[in-house]
Amino acid sequence: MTARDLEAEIRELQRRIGVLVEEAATNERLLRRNQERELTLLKTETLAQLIEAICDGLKASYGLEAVSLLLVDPQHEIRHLLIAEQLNLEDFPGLLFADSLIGMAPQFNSFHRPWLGPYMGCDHQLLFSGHEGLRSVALIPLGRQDRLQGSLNFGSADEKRFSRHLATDFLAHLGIIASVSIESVINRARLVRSGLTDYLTGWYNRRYLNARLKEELARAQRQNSPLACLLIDLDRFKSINDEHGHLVGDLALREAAQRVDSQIRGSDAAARFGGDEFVVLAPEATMQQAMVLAERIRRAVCEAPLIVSSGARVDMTVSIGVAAIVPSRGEPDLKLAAQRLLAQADGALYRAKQAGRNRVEAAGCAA
Ligand SMILES: Nc1nc2c(ncn2[C@@H]2O[C@H](COP(=O)(O)OP(=O)(O)OP(=O)(O)O)[C@@H](O)[C@H]2O)c(=O)[nH]1
Repeated sequence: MTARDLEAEIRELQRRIGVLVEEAATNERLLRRNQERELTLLKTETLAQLIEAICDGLKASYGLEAVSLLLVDPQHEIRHLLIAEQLNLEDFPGLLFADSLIGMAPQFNSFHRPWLGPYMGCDHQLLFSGHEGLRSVALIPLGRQDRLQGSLNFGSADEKRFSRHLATDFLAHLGIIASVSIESVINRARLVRSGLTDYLTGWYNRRYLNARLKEELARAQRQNSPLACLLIDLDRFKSINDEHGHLVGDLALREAAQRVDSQIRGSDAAARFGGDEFVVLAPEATMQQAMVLAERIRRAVCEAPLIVSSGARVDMTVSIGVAAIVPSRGEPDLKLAAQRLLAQADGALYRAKQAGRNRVEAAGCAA
């Protein structure tokens, strides 16, 4: 080999090394960016943040035309948790729910690894509704320990972006990270909610009611609208416990809660305030409207006895104190206004009890 040949070979080797170094640097950059995206998902604390990070964040950072997140939610639990977080589901068109993955796309019939391939309207339109011009898709299973909790779906206008022969390891890894993040924020949301709900009736508890009352007062103040408060107490509940036992007492509490619930609107807030005491907040209800509602509730509770499995018949009645307020714009302390509203309802409840129970009494309107 001549010296010139040797020099040419060295130059060629140097060129190849240069290409390899550049590839390694590009891979490292990509790896670092992927790690950053995955960390963003893992760091989210609420369901709302996570859904935004997935649906909007991944779409922007991967430069995709569409991203959807399909969650299996047969008991509607995730939806309830999201609503409890005050999230408006309509703000996230990419967020989809189903009782099962089957039927949502044929690829889900046997779904253990990410599926990459051409977009087909007949197969994938449920996952990307409202998106046009998609040419290729990646469907990534979400779930751990053989339990599918949903799928993360990427849609691209580039037909080569997701093709069948591409490696799927990176997407499978992203799926695992997304699954862990989803599980973690759902558990966190469950914990928060369990601190705000009553185990016996499933209703919100006093802590939640106090927070909600302040929010509703602030809203009523902004809109210059009334807010009514109904304080509902079972009559002679102690004697139900004494006569039939504590378990039947629990059943009566649950039944009474359901009968109250059947009379109120979705925008009303209801909570178990204490032992046999419930509160209903009715936004935008005047005293007159609240009295009509309270009378409906009173009748619904007493109209039929509760028949328990032993055949025993438990008659239930409630007394209700009603108060309403239109918080003035000048009202500086909504905490005080909340206390005043509850105290007025409590005063009216006391009068209902004194007057013989199974009746509704109104407090004087507060300014
Ligand atoms: N079974 C059951 N009983 C409860 C629960 N929480 C509180 N109680 C009972 O509910 C009863 C409430 O009694 P009070 O509200 O003081 O009085 P009352 O017998 O309802 O009579 P009035 O309110 O004056 O009509 C008490 O005996 C409590 O022990 C519960 O979760 N389950």
